[in-house]
Amino acid sequence: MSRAVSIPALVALLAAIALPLVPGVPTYWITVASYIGFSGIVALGIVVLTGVAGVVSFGQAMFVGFGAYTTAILTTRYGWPAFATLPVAILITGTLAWGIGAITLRLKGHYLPVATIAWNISFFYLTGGLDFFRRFDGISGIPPIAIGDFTFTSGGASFYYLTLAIVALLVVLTANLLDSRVGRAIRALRGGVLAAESFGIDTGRARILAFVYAAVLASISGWLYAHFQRAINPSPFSINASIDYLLMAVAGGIGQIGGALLGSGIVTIVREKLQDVLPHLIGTQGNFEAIVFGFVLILIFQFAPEGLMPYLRRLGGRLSRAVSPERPVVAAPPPARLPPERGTEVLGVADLRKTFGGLVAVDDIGFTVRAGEIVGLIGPNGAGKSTTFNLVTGVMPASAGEVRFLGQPVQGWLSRRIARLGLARTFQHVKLVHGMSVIDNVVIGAHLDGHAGAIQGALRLDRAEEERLFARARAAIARVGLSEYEQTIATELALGQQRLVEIARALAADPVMILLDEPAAGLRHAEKTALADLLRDLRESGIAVLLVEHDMDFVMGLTDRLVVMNFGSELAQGRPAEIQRNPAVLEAYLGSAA
Ligand SMILES: Nc1ncnc2c1ncn2[C@@H]1O[C@H](COP(=O)(O)OP(=O)(O)OP(=O)(O)O)[C@@H](O)[C@H]1O
Repeated sequence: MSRAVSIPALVALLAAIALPLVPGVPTYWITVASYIGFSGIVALGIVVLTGVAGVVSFGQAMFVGFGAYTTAILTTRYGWPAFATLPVAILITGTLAWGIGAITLRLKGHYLPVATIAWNISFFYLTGGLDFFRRFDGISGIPPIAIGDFTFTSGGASFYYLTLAIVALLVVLTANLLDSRVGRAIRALRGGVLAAESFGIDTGRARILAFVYAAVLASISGWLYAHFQRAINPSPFSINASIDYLLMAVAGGIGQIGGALLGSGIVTIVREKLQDVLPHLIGTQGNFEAIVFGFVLILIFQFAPEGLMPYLRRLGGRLSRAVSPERPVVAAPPPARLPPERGTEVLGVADLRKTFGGLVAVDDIGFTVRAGEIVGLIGPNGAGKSTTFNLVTGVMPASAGEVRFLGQPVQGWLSRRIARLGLARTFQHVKLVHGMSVIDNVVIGAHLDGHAGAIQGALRLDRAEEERLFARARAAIARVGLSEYEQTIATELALGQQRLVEIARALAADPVMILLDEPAAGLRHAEKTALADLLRDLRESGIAVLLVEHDMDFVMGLTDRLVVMNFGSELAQGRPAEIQRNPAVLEAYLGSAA
């Protein structure tokens, strides 16, 4: 997420500030601009929730309703001043969203969006059916927002400027949040739960945080809306409105802050125009714009899945790639943890077993890896190497047996808990976060070295910690020889370099041990030599390395010991030279490969 202010954004901001000052500007324009602000706030939340965290919600209008009904009830029934109800609306929405998220976000695939639709429909009929909410008649007589004697009049410049100030504040807070440790945890979700969890990120929590943040933004929009309209009923908080909000975010560019505001502007203005024009064209009244919007949504998905923002950017001539801001280069901090003494057992596996139904994928395997040692796990396809990796890293539970890390039994632990002890890994199929720079990807590895939460991140109180984490990431990138690519989008690099980025990400965790899943796959000869040198260097520094690899030349020249698997069982263990002479291995595996 870029933090540099682009020229089009600056022009848009100045135009927004100047709008009410233009002589003779119709009040209608200012009203429409205020509406763009209200919906832009909701769309901003959708950028974080859907664009960044990848959670599709068709229920954001419900959270707008939470904010609107909270202030409507507190001001009309209990005489609260408008400003006093805002923190309450945020608190109520945040708490309810946390509860709703905790239940709903467990759902996978299309069940999750469907559940958000169900929540929204329930809210619509709840508010429309209960006297407490004044049913479909709604609540009227909502007072205007006022400070002392000054009143922010609906449709006037003062209310518009208040909205603009809130939008600007939320844009800054959102940009800060996304550029923080918590923001990276949310963005890491796009690289896959497996990768994020293996660096200590609680992905469930990151998803809920994104959900709550988007809900709170929607609630603030609802609060503004209620005091603008001065009367509310369930209609503006229906599922139709939720779809409109999603359309806004998608139309603008779902992954970008500017896209939320652009989309909100376009959809709001087009809807206003269509509501005027369509009844004349069709000859009868009705919500025909919903049909047109449905078509538009399909067209956008088909032809501009990234929304209109990228086109505008090209027009504006800036064009920032989605890279992280330049940060002051500070010296790398001392390691978060020191490796244990050379020769100490780091990983101990005993009688490890995994069955899938009737298939014994790992059959009572046992081996150790010591500090300052490179051990290779080899075997033909389907031998059970990846499954062993998954058992050791906590990706799946073992059926039986023991895994010790630094002497501590860790079987049954979640990956993120094992990661805390200093176990880092790479993946057979590279798992980097799309659209993120090399350094932003690598700094995810240092997640556990930081502590800053969402509020510290949004308020930018995390700078010292961020500098430390980035220094760690930068040192790791230098170690794998990719310093010149720090700002390049990681997934645009060649595969060999992407594998090195994964190793850098693992190194940023200051690990005691690294597990590498087929690190040489897809690498050219020179790249393999460089990789082998790097791994020897890691061994020298006392790190324990376990690697699964099919490239026998690479393995034989590099490893200290080999564990050979076949059909889930251990076939042999020993030094590479011994393994190369082992008749059982030659027959089962190397015989055909050598
Ligand atoms: N999640 C799973 N569910 C069911 N069976 C599985 C699962 N994962 C692996 N297996 C089976 O377990 C066996 C071992 O597979 P595994 O992927 O661990 O082998 P491998 O040695 O890593 O192979 P490759 O070198 O091809 O990656 C295979 O027969 C595979 O089909």
